[in-house]
Amino acid sequence: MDNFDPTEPVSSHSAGPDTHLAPELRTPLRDDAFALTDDTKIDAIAGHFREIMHLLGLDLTDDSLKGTPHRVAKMYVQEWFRGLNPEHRPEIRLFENRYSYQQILVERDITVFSCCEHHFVPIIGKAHVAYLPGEHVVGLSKLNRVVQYYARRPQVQERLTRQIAEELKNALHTENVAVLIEADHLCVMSRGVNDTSSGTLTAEYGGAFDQDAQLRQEFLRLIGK
Ligand SMILES: Nc1nc2c(ncn2[C@@H]2O[C@H](COP(=O)(O)OP(=O)(O)OP(=O)(O)O)[C@@H](O)[C@H]2O)c(=O)[nH]1
Ligand SMILES: [Zn+2]
Repeated sequence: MDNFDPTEPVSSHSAGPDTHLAPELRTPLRDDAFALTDDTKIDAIAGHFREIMHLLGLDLTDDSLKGTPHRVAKMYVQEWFRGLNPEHRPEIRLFENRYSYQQILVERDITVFSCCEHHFVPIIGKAHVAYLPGEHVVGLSKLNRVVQYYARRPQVQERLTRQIAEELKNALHTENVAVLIEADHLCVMSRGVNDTSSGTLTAEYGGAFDQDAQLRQEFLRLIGK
């Protein structure tokens, strides 16, 4: 990359949602996904959710229920699915690695709160991410922010894992990135098979983490696996 300045933040939403990711890693979104304002979306979603509650037989004049359609719509747009909006993509600024730290850096136990795209119920867990610093290092909180941005969407855990890894590889200009997610899926726990003891682990190992079994072992040891 000729004009690459590693201290400049990665531009957040110049090219539309997820176009910075390989096509198979993009969350499936309509081209006009951002034609409506958030307020318009909240009003429309509230109207549809009111209809769902009505069809379930609930009395929407009840004091406790009447605000629920708006509360749910606001929660979807502003909280649960805020990662669908590329305006919320975190800017990642790198710093010079002045201390020549060359060993593995692990950010472990990052809270994952996501939503199963098949049933629209929560996925709750932890992400562990690691990289090998080169000439630059990243602010620690940006690792958490990248996880949160991709988690706050309708998801499957495999794609979430790969989206986080790809974003970090691009931002850090290295293939030497590892991401491991352990999560509980409410769709498995609270319905269907109703299994409250199983959990799902997914991992993506890039560069040296893929090729060097010892480094991978070190990562797993540091996250307590
Ligand atoms: N691969 C993958 N599957 C997931 C994830 N979250 C939920 N699922 C699965 O998606 C599948 C959807 O399968 P369907 O058979 O269409 O749905 P269903 O009839 O509700 O399936 P059951 O959950 O088995 O009752 C289920 O097996 C879920 O467990 C995920 O993150 N990754
Ligand atoms: Zn599900």
